[in-house]
Amino acid sequence: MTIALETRGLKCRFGAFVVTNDVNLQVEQGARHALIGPNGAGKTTLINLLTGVLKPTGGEVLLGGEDITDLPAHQRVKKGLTRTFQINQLFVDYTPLETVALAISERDGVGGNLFRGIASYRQAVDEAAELLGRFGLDAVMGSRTATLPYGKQRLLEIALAFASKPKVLLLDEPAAGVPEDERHEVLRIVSDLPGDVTVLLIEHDMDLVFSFASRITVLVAGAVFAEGSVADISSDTRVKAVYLGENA
Ligand SMILES: Nc1ncnc2c1ncn2[C@@H]1O[C@H](COP(=O)(O)OP(=O)(O)OP(=O)(O)O)[C@@H](O)[C@H]1O
Repeated sequence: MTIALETRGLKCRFGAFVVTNDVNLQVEQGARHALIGPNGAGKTTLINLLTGVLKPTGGEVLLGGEDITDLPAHQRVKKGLTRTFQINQLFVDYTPLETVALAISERDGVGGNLFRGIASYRQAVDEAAELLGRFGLDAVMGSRTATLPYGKQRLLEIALAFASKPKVLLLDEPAAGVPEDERHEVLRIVSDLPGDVTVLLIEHDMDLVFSFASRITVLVAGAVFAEGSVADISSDTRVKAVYLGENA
């Protein structure tokens, strides 16, 4: 089994408040791994530690076996660790095709030279069109992003993250705010990404998690509370109690 992303004894404290408590996480290469837990469990903090937005108080983060704990966020992206955000960060006046083609040009570093730039931009447009097809956005790739249904906007954000050719994709509630009838489509498209791309998903909606994940880690009060397959976690009475407690 190859581990794509790992934490060893990861800790994060804000003053005296321990938000990440000795977390040992292993995400297998190609996994569809979900990170769940009640409000305030420390899921977003963990993602921030993985991406380099926050510095841990202790422990290590490894990407493909390489220690990246001290690397800044942009260098982690270059090494193949990419995230999407809970908050919509799209340029709404651009079309999806323009948005993704620009991201591809930027990735390939062809913005500077005009003549090289024109030929490369055409290539980038072709690649963008193909990529948008994979995300079910072919029919709307020429429309202003602002006019797209919200579910399609979220898919565009994931397509943008995917344009950076990630090895590991971190998705922070990609279906948040998406109407019920579009939520499953978002996760199905993510699930169908190539098998060599590893996906770590934070999600509140249990139905979505259970239909998406091959592996689930439950975080409670900053620590790993349970980990296992969908069958393990969905039948775990301790996990049920944590969620019932939250909803009570
Ligand atoms: N910069 C900070 N300073 C102090 N406390 C913080 C900071 N960031 C987060 N916290 C606290 O750490 C805890 C974990 O927050 P975090 O956002 O990681 O949880 P979460 O599991 O993502 O929650 P949610 O599901 O509600 O988004 C919360 O109690 C939060 O108030």
